[in-house]
This record gives sequence, C-alpha cells and structure tokens, in this order.
Amino acid sequence: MEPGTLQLPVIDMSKSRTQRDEMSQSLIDALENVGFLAIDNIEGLDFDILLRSCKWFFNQPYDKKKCLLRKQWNPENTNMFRGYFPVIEGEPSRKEGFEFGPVYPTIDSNTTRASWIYEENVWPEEDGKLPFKSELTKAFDIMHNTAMEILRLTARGIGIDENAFIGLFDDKPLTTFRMIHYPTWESTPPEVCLLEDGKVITTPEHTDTGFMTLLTTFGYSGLEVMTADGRWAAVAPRSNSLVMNIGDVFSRMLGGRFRATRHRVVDIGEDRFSFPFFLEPSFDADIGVNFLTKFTGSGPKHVPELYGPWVFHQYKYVKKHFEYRVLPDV
Ligand SMILES: O=C(O)CCC(=O)C(=O)O
Ligand SMILES: [Fe+2]
Repeated sequence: MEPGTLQLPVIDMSKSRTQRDEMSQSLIDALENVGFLAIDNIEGLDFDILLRSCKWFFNQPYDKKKCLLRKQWNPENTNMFRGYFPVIEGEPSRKEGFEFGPVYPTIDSNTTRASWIYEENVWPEEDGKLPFKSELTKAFDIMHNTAMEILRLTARGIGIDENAFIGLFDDKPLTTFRMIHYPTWESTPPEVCLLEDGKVITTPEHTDTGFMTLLTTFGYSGLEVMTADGRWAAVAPRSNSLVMNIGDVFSRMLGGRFRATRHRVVDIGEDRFSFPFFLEPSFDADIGVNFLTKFTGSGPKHVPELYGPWVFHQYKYVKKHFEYRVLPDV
C-alpha cells in the first residue's frame, strides 16, 4: 500500500441486531480517533442505481439541467435552495450538483421566515431509461434509517439512552441528499486549485457543517482526510460501502468528544461522481444542548441556539461555500 493511504475502520450493519455492543464500541473508537469510518452491508441500498442516476443526470443536455438551476443562476426558476448548481469556473470547489431533501406537507408559521429552506424539490423530466425520482427517494429513506440506527448505536456506545440523538430528527430535518459530478479539466487548472505537492484540488479542505454525513464514493479515489497528526491521508476506496463522518454540530453537541475531521477531494484525472447524504437537524432544533450534560447531569451548561440561523450563517459567512454564498440571509 502506498504511504499515506488510510483503511477506514469498518462497521458491518448486518450485525446491528446480533452484535450491538461490539458495533457500538467500534463506532465510538472510530469517532473519537479517525472521525471517519466505512459502513458495509446497508440493506436495500443499490449503489449501482445511484451511480447510474448520477451519470444519467449529469449527462443531460445543459438546457434540461438549466430548468432545475437555482433561481440565482436562472431567474426563470423559483427554487432557491434545492435543485441544480453548476460548475463555477475559477472556484477551487469545482463541481456540479443536484440536491433534494425530504418533503413536508405542512410548514408551520415559525419557519415561514425561511420557507425557501423547506421548498419543494424539483426533479428532471425522465426518459423511461431510469426511474430517477423513485429510486433516489427510496435511497433517501434508506440513508435516513441507516443514519438513525448508527445514531442509536453511537448513543449506546457512550452509555446514554439509545434514542438520545434521534429526537433531533423527528420534526422536519433539513437533511440534503446531493449528487456531485467533478468534471475533468479541459484546460490547465488555475493557481487557486493547485496544492503545494502539485495535486489539483476539487473540494478544498473543510469539515462538514451538519450533524453526520453518509457519503457514497462508488469506489472512486480522491477523498483525503487529515489524520490526528495533521497529515493528509488518501481514503482507500471501498466498493458497496458508505463513508461516514460527523459534522460540526454533532461534535459541538458532544463538547468535541467526537471529531469533525477535516477532509478534501483531489482531482483523479477522470470524471468523478459522489453522493453525500448530509443528515441535518430541523431548522428549529436547539443545538445549544450538550448531550452529555443532558443525560449525565454534568458538563457545559445549556445555551439555546437554533440550528437554522446558525447553519446558514456558517455556510454563507464562515465557510463561504460558493453554492451557499448566494443564498438570502436567514
Ligand atoms: O466528493 C466527495 O467524495 C466528498 C465531498 C465532500 O466532502 C462534501 O461534499 O462535503
Ligand atoms: Fe465534506
């Protein structure tokens, strides 16, 4: 194995009923140390369909994708948050994406000031080759249920009520499922995309902002994580498996006990597809809670803070991701 390659700790979901304690322990070890792990054997998740969906969607003529562009890039459209975002040349984050989220029949008045956050999904017109919407909607539910089971095991592992975390996702979670295409370069990459060692960046280093990420990489290389000693390591690709990591919010709500690990994506010289599922609490969730204090009675005290305003401030003003910088203020 080439130096700097990281084999992630593996969690086998098929054992979640029979080996709960061992799995809980492995999860905690991984989250306290590497902050990234591989999740195998997710029942019903069809990686092949997901990859075909990515290729089908990004291969659509630009005119078709344009109908799904966020309003900022196509004033004829009404979607501001969900839908398609294009490659912006010159940005160090060089990708196009399609995003959708859960659908809620009613939105109550305390979220109206940010109703665009809960806007309806937009979907491409299908051509009969692939049941795009129904397959992705099905995969969304599998991802959500997998995330809930992982969170139950995680809570068990730290010795608190198994349901300690999942209540945050009972009421209208803001979760986003995002398919990504990193296209190949047609010209020499600009300076802003080059790393010291000559590698080309396609997603600059960052921590994920939300609660937890379940990432499908389809066996592509390119994902790198920062290890505890501050060095970059390439995540060894693994087929039919998810890469899991936690985001800033989960780390914060456990007082930093789990690591929100920095990671980035480097160019692999060919088209790359990935499909992260960003599990997020609801707009109104109180992220000022410290779970350890709540369940053990000791730890930092509670300072209430709403997830929605916090996260959109992070995206727009702190992390300044190009695809979020253009959103209205919340
Ligand atoms: O494309 C990938 O493999 C990872 C992307 C990522 O880290 C992100 O979108 O937050
Ligand atoms: Fe990420």
